[in-house]
Amino acid sequence: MSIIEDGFSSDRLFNQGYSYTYDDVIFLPHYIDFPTDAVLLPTKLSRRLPLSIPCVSSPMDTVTESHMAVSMAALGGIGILHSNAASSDQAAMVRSVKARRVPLLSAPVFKSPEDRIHNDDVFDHGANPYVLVTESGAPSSKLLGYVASRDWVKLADKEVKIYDYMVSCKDMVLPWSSDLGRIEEFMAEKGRDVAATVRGDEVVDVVGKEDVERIRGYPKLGVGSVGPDGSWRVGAAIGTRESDKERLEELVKAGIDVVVLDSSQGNSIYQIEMIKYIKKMYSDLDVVGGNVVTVSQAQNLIQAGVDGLRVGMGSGSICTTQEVCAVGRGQATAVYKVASVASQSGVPVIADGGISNSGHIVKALTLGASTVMMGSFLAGSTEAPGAYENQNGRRIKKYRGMGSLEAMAKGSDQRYLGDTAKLKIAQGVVGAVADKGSVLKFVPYTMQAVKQGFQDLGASSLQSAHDLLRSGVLRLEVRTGAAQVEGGVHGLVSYKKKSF
Ligand SMILES: NC(=O)C1=CN([C@@H]2O[C@H](COP(=O)(O)OP(=O)(O)OC[C@H]3O[C@@H](n4cnc5c(N)ncnc54)[C@H](O)[C@@H]3O)[C@@H](O)[C@H]2O)C=CC1
Ligand SMILES: O=c1[nH]c(=O)c2[nH+]cn([C@@H]3O[C@H](COP(=O)(O)O)[C@@H](O)[C@H]3O)c2[nH]1
Ligand SMILES: [K+]
Repeated sequence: MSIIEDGFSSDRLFNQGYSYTYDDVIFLPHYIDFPTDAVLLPTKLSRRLPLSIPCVSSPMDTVTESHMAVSMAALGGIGILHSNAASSDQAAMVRSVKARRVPLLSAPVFKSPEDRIHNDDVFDHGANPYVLVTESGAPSSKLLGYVASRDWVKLADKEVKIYDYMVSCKDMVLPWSSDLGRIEEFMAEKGRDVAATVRGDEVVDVVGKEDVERIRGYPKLGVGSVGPDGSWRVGAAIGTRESDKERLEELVKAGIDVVVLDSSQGNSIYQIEMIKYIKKMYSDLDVVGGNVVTVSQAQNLIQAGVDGLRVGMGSGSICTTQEVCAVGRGQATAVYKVASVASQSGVPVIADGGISNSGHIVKALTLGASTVMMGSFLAGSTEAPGAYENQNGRRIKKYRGMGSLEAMAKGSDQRYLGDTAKLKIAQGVVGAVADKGSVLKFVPYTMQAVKQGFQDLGASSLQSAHDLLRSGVLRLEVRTGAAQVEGGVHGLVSYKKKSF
């Protein structure tokens, strides 16, 4: 029997002179000999940083602050805190992530018994259900009790001191490192519906029964990303200016696990010098360089000593770089090419930008990435910074590019106006994304969909997918415009798309 050629090998497909993105390419199914649940997704963000799911949140000021970072770590991924803030504020975000072990949406507020609560600002209009009362009103002082928003609302006289109506807190304290299960047990033992966590002399957090129930309502959390000291792992972005060295020092003191050099074009003298500086000063800290999209860009940063590479130029949903600067690359080609060279040095690749569904994640990972970094996919979640707004009857959250005029005006300004640049040109837009609920719910469902994709490919792990691709066993094709239409929902008068 003669051998019939079917599909292309990745090598052949990506060497035709086209810049392909995720939607352009499709994998041909392979052979299934294991169940979906046998697919395992543990991976690495960078050389020394393991994760149990391949998900990373973007260092953008409408995506990753402490709530997002805690939840990403609780899911087994990681969040990269943005740097569009004073270095002290970015370091405070790191400390906040490191302090808590439960993915809460509130931030503890402290008062002294002598204080009065005149209005519900301290409860953030219901978002913060409890105020903690300590002797001095600071976290590092003796815990005396708490005030619940639901009790305060019923208070006839709001002028009385907290002392007169707070609930005393005997038996409500447990160590900061207690996980949700332990906190739940503790509440049951003590017959309480509120618990506080403490670390040394510092009161860290307050957990209510409603928090426990909310989190229990989501899919069961797997193995979270915790460091050797039991705190959540977290990363932070910095730039490549002189002032970023001081920022880094603060971030390292606050306990970051990885630093990401945040630039649209990482192959620069500034970045290479910064990588060498960090490797010399902080040899225990993993450094992710980028962004890159070509083999030679990647080689330069690998040679400089990066522990991870972030791939993507102009592929992001809010990016206008390719239009403005005429440089970049289709994301599927970029991930494949960079991963081909990075894998030879054992440097993990982060596929950054352009992810809008689980299929894109399967494609990014199979093409060689170890993780995907997402902005718009996560920006509509409860954990993203900012409040929901109403836009034509839809609940939305603001989402903006870090190179948009608005974001630059807030802080990244100095990167543009610092020394030589005189005129500001935007490379991103300001927009909005739809409410998606909690990442604690939709990320696990997305990972289940990714596992189904891997099963169809006959790959039971990321490594196995990479091996199948590179050995030429896994075949691909380019989809024509018509094939892409066919691959989507088509020909219906109307439909509702609900995946879970
Ligand atoms: N992934 C992507 O496609 C893109 C991402 N972005 C995002 O926008 C933000 C800003 O990105 P960029 O503008 O690329 O930031 P950047 O800080 O890398 O570059 C800004 C300008 O400053 C210059 N510069 C950097 N370090 C310097 C130093 N030490 N001395 C003198 N000049 C120096 C750069 O060459 C560039 O002209 C980041 O958050 C980035 O992730 C922006 C555009 C595209
Ligand atoms: O050209 C750009 N102008 C910008 O203003 C900008 N801000 C962020 N980014 C990059 O986009 C990624 C997020 O993309 P997604 O929303 O598609 O996940 C992010 O992770 C970044 O790599 C930008 N790119
Ligand atoms: K784009």
